[in-house]
Amino acid sequence: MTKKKPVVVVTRRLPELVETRMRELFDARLNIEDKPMSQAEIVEAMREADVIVPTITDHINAAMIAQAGDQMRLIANFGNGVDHIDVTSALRRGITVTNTPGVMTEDTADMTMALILSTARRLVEGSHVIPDGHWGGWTPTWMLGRRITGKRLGIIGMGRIGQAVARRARAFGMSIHYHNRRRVAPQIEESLEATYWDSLDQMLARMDFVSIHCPHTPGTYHLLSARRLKHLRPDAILINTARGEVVDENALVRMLEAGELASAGLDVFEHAPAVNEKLIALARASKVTLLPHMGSSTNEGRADMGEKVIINIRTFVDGHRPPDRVLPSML
Ligand SMILES: O=CC(=O)O
Repeated sequence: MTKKKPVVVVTRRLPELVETRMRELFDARLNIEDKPMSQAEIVEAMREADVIVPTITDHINAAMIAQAGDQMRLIANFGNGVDHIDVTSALRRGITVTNTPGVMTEDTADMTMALILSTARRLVEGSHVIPDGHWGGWTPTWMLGRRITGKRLGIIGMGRIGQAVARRARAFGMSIHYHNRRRVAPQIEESLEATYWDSLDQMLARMDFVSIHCPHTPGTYHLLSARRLKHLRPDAILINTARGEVVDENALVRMLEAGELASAGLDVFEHAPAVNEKLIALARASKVTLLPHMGSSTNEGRADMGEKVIINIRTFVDGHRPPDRVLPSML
């Protein structure tokens, strides 16, 4: 007798190849219209499905998890961050949670570098000059930006992505500094010629650029609080491709408006997809660069994420431990 295929509910459209494979392997309920599911619809899905595949914009809280059917054993997240899922409640109910680490590391690091370059060298502002008909030719004193080479980059969170950013930044001649919960292995520090700062406050006070690469957890919420942001030098640039909640966004806006911080390159926002009007005004005035959460947006990355989701579901359904389980120690 053939085994019944598991019912897998997918909350958003995924790359076509991933959906095709899911259709072959599972009783896949795909969201072809790509309409975001309401919380009630997600609860409904969790009552019926064996597996749900949410993405990072689907908030799954304890009350929703409490209503899941007993057959629902796996939340296979399409994405790395899991701060939108109450993982503790899921684990308590015996529901396994998996994510897709590792496959978006290089893409996110590339985007971080792009933000460093675009804020320092005024790329977005410059790219409008010719289409807007404002170019009168080269002059010695116009559109001057900041040199990257020789500058200090402070990395908050020296995991996979932080290290990938450090490798790139070193190739650009930057000196690498970092703060992390735990110091990384000496051979990693050596290969990156990275300086470890036990005190985040002290590191912030010395950096030309600061880039955030830690996850959003209860422990990192507003890690860059109003008080801490004040340690940054007025000519510093802050880059965030991690999660908006790690920074007190109102405090950041106040500092940018007051000229207490030179610029920011942001791919993530505290209340995404809502973006603070004042930040938008600063972007219009070319004081900051804002991107709509594009850090991992490559065709290759999204296909790899889909492949990871499929492997996690397959191994789980076959009775094995899926490779990308989210463990309590990661929260
Ligand atoms: O931000 C993207 C992700 O967490 O996958």
